Amino acid sequence: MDPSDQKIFTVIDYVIFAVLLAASMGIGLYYALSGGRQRTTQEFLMADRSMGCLPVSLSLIASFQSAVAIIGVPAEIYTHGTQYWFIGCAYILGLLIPAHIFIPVFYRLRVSSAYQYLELRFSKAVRICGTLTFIFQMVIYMGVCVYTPAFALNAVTGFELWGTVLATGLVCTLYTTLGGLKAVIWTDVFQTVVMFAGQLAVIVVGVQKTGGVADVWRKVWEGNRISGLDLNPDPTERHTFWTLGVGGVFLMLSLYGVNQAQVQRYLSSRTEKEAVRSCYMVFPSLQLALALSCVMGLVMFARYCGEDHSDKLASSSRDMVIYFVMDMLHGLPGLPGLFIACLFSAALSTISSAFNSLATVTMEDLIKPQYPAMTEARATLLSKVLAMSYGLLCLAMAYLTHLMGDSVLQVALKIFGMVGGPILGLFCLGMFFPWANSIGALVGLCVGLVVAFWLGIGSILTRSTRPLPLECSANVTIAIQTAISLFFSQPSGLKRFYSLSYMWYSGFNCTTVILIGLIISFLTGPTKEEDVMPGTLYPLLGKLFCFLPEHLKKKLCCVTPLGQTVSEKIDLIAKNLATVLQFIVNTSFIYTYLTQKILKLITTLHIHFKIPSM
Ligand SMILES: CC(C)(CO)[C@@H](O)C(=O)NCCC(=O)O
Ligand code: NA
Repeated sequence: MDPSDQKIFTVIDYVIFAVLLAASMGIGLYYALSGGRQRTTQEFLMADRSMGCLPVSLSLIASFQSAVAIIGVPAEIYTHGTQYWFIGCAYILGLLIPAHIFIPVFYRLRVSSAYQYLELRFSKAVRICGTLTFIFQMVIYMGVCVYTPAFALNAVTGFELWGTVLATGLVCTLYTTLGGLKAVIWTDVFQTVVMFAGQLAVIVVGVQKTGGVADVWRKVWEGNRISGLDLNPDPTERHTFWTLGVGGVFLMLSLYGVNQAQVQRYLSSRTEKEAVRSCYMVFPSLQLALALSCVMGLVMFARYCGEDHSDKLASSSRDMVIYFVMDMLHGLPGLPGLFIACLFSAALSTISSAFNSLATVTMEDLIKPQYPAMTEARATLLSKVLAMSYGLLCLAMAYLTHLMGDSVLQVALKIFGMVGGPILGLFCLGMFFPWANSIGALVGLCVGLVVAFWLGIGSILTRSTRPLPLECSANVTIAIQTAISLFFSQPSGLKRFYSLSYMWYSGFNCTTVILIGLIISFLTGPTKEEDVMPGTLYPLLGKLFCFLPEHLKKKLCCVTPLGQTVSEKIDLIAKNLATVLQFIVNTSFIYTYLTQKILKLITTLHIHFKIPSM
């Protein structure tokens, strides 16, 4: 039964993988040759600001759902039970807040990049620091995204490692460079569907091979894999309701509220309403994505509970997921290929968003302000060159991820919370606190990043006992390592600080930036509300303290609304309520329908396969 003993991949599997790459290329070519043929930066970077809500919402999911999540979530559920599933609670506020606070502010300012906001609100220096921080974060993230699936697949099945990395990296670079944001969004739509199909195939076949839904349920129940709500308030507990449901909101805000990849999609929408609607539509699909990966982990547990697989090729729980998938799907021609297509769809859709958003911020925030007289044709050409360069840089980053070894994957994911949190803090400081000035923002961001890295590196060094796998110049490495460990091996107080759950990173780092930013702003002379550019503030404090008397409210907090009259506001609230209701009805309908279909399919398959084998 060991999938490594036999040929898992048939010609048809390779064909399916090739079709995925070819179809993505085709979409890129189509948008290179149709419409305005990508001759303006408005089209190349902003999709002509003409997108509808359906493609935008699917693209929003695809941006931050990479193979890291497709492999990582089932592994997490397999080893630690379903507690992680409660992150679904964070999706509610994590999407409502972007829809009703961040989208209106960005959309009405008609910015092209989220960082343009920082210059309007603070100063050019804050904008550049924000941009550089974002570039740092995304460049590391894209290397991990392209390397992870190739590495895991190679470890278990021997699927060519560097060939896959090169093929995905180059194909993605090509269609992103040729077709611009329109191609990125429409390939995301296609790739999201493939992603769901691949996971569904594993679940359906897995349930069938494990003995049916009832059997799976009995095994995971007896194996204690169904976790109840853990209300332990300890912030060092990795996954509890608080870390996932509250800390997760900050993670979601840093991804769906202020990350350029997502902000760019909101801004590419036809209207503001369409952008808000697409954000709402992320909710059911993201829940579905989470449910699929969690159920996959449960089926995997039902399959292997009690069995010892440490002798097999699967050395880590991540490899175990791939092992499980191949164990389920081999002998069913086409399905292993579908799962590989699923993994690489997840990776492609994430790195294409990274290339395009990186090209946008580099162009809009770093180059255009220096050369305001640049012609449109030249700016577009330069944007394409930038998208391509980031694509090639991604390959280099994949190689760097490889050099640093397996444990660095975890490090890279932590950097996500370590860098995303301070950026979120910077935007919150600007939008919600009228007194914040640009010195406060700069110092806040720097202190926030330093504390974030101190915490992140401290936690990695105090937790992992394995030395860093660097072979060259061993003496120097050991000396540096000893010095670092001496610096970080402090008594229990700091140890406790280092063991803060990684789910709190975004929230903690965001709060540091806001607090330091406010303290410095008050020390250096707070900004007066009337000096702040109109439209850059959101009256959060005014709304939170709505019970205070009017004059106190005016004095304490910004209460200027985003240029709306009362009747317009009531109108908007009513419309939003209608949209919410509509989506709740639609979603429950779709869920019921899908559940029925899936159960029916499973039952049919079950009868179909079970009878002959008895
Ligand atoms: C965005 C969430 C938290 C949504 O569940 C998840 O997809 C995630 O942690 N994504 C980041 C890791 C990745 O998939 O690349
Ligand atoms: Na993705």
